[in-house]
Amino acid sequence: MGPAGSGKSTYCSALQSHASTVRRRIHVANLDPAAERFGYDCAFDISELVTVPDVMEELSYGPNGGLLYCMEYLLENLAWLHERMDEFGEEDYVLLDCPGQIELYTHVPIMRRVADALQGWGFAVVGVFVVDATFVCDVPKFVSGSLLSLAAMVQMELPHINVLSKSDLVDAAELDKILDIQSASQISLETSSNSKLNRLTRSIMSLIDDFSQVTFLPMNVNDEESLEFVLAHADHCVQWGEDADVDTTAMDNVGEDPNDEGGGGTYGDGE
Ligand SMILES: Nc1nc2c(ncn2[C@@H]2O[C@H](COP(=O)(O)OP(=O)(O)OP(=O)(O)O)[C@@H](O)[C@H]2O)c(=O)[nH]1
Ligand SMILES: [Mg+2]
Repeated sequence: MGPAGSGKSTYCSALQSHASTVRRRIHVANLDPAAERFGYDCAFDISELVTVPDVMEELSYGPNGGLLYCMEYLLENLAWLHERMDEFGEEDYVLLDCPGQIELYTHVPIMRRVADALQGWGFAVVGVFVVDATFVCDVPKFVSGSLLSLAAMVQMELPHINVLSKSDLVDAAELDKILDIQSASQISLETSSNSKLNRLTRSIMSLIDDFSQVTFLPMNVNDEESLEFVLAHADHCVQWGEDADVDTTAMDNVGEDPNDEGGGGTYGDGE
């Protein structure tokens, strides 16, 4: 989830290719009816059901109304989604690349109902909210990014993580500074001479604090360690891998067959 252009699809493709480097498989499916090209291997695509250009042409809607219509159409046809999701196995890990219209997560209950349906079908779901790091690199912007994320958190009622995309485009020291002030008590050190604005900012940050931890995980798509860090947080939220059977064959067979690479847990090497 996340605002338009924040890097949701890039997150999906980066995690899919990162997973393949650690011998793990991540499926990605597209739920954005406006998307036409994907940088990932797409397991299924909402365009099988409905697309924004078709709705715009047939119903004379604009792009935003068209997208809302498509998502409402998806809600009316959840059986399609259920059928497509049912094709995955019990251990499969799936990313759903969602549209970039922020209202879908914060104002209208459309994505909430999609998430509820997924949970009802037995899927463990984590909401990954992607925010562009270049939009949160000063205090007022950080507060507004936090509020956006908080609104999605409250509306979606899912285990939730916030990912700061495009971290490679901002100064690392600046980003660290922003990530370090995720506490209302430190805000006063960071704000300007406008005392009224300072008080407002502090109050909003206290509110965010009270809702407990709107924290952001910086993600650099070019850095495997950073991708692993984000993936580990998402895994933790869905408790992925916790029920995995640990294959101890390799340990049992130590010294018996030097060519046997043995097995690993579901995580693959080094985990
Ligand atoms: N440098 C850099 N560019 C990024 C990163 N993530 C996304 N971009 C660029 O930002 C633009 C938008 O990225 P997308 O992944 O399409 O964003 P999106 O959230 O899926 O966009 P919509 O689906 O249209 O809402 C593209 O040009 C990406 O190449 C990143 O981590 N670093
Ligand atoms: Mg996208």
